[in-house]
Amino acid sequence: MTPLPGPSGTAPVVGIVGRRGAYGRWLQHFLETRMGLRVIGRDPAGDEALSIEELVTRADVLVFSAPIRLTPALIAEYARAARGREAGCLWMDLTSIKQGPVEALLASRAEVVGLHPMAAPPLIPTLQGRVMAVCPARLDRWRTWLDGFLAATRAECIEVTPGHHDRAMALVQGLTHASHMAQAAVLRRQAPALGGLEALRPLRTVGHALDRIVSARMLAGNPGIYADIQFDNPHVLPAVELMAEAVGFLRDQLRRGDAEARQALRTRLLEESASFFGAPALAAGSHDFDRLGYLLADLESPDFLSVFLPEDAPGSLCRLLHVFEEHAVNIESIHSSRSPEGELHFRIGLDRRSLDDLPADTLARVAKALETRGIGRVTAGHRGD
Ligand SMILES: NC(=O)c1ccc[n+]([C@@H]2O[C@H](COP(=O)([O-])OP(=O)(O)OC[C@H]3O[C@@H](n4cnc5c(N)ncnc54)[C@H](O)[C@@H]3O)[C@@H](O)[C@H]2O)c1
Ligand SMILES: O=C(O)C(=O)C[C@]1(C(=O)O)C=C[C@@H](O)C=C1
Repeated sequence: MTPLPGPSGTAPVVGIVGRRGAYGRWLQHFLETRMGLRVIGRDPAGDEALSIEELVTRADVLVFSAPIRLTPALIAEYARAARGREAGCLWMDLTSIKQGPVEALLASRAEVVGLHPMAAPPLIPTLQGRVMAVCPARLDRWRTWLDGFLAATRAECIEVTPGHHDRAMALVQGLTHASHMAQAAVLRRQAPALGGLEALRPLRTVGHALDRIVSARMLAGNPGIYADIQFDNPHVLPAVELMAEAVGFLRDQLRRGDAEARQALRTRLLEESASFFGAPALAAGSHDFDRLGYLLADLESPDFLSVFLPEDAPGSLCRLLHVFEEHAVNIESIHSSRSPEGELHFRIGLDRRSLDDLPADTLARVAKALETRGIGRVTAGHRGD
C-alpha cells in the first residue's frame, strides 16, 4: 500500500493523544492497516515513552482523542508545549463536542479540522455506514491529504460549523441519551416487581424493543462520554429542561384525569407534534418502524444458520442458497450481518414447518455440504425444537 503523502510529499507521521482509549486504538489500527502510516502517541494509561514536546515535534498530524471534559485544556497544553513548532502541521480532534475543542485548536498555529465520528468505534476497520461530522476550521496545504484520509474512512462526511454541530447534537445525542437514561431509571425501579427485564420480553412491542436496545447500548458504553455530553455541551440543558417540561405537562394531565386533560394531552403532545413532523415524515417513520419490527423478529427466530462466506464474489450467495434447495430446506429470511468480532456473515432464517418434515440431521448435512464444497463456514446455528 502506498501511504498518502502529506503536503511535503512524504507520508506524515500521525500522533494520537489518548491512543490507548477506545477510539485511539481503533484509529491507530485504521491508519496503520488502511493507510500504511506510522503512528506514535501518548496516553497516561501506560503510554508515556514520548514527552508532550517530543510528540508535537515528531507528529506531522496530531489527533486528540481524549475524554471530552479534558480536551480543550489538553489541546491548550499541547499548543503551549509546541511553542509555534506546530505551524505547517495538521491538528484535529475526534471529540463529541466541537465548539470548545476547535476553538482551542485554532489557538495553535497548526492547520485545523474538527471531526466527530458519530458512532462508537466499529468492529470493522472503516467507518462505512456511519456519519462523520467534519468542521474544517483552518485548512490550506493539508486539504488534499485530509480529503484522502476522510475518503479512506468511508464515513458519510457532513461538513458543519462547530456551533451548529453542538446545537444539533444537543437534540441528536443529548435528548436521545437523556430520555433513555430516564427510561432505564424507571425500568430499574418498576420492572423487578414484574419479574425483571427478561420477564417483560415475551410481552414486548416493537417500540419497547427498540428503546431497550438503545438503552442497553448506552449502558454498555463508556459512562464518561454520556456524562460529558450532558454536562459539557451547553445546548443540552435547555433541551433537557424542555423535555422535563413536556413530561411534567403529561404528569399533570394524568393527575387531573378528566376529559379536558385527555384532550390537552392529545392536542399538545400528539396532534401539534404530528403536524410539526409532517405527513411524509410520519409515513416514512411508520414504515421504518414496521421494517425494523420484522427485522428484529427475523433476528430472534430460533431456527437459523449463520454462514461466513469467505469468497466475497458474485454468485457466492447463489451457491449457498442452492445447498438449502438441494436439502429441501425452506428459507424464511436472509440477512447479511456482522458477528461480534466484525466478521461478515449471512444469517439464514429457516422455516420451522419445513424442518419438521425433514430428517433430524438435515441442518448438519447442509452445514457439511457448505464446508466441504468450500462455499461457506457455518459460524452458528440452531434448530429450536
Ligand atoms: N467511544 C465513542 O462512542 C465515541 C464516539 C465518537 C467520538 N468519541 C470521542 O472520542 C474521544 C475519545 O473517546 P474514547 O471512547 O476513546 O474514550 P476513552 O476513555 O476510551 O479514551 C480516552 C483516552 O484518553 C486518555 N487520556 C486521558 N487523559 C489524557 C491526557 N492528559 N493525555 C493523553 N491522553 C489522555 C485516557 O487514558 C484514555 O485512554 C472523545 O473525545 C469522544 O468524545 C467517542
Ligand atoms: O454506540 C454507538 O455506536 C453510538 O452511537 C455512540 C454515541 C451515541 O450514542 O450517540 C456516543 C457518543 C459519540 O459521540 C457518538 C455516538
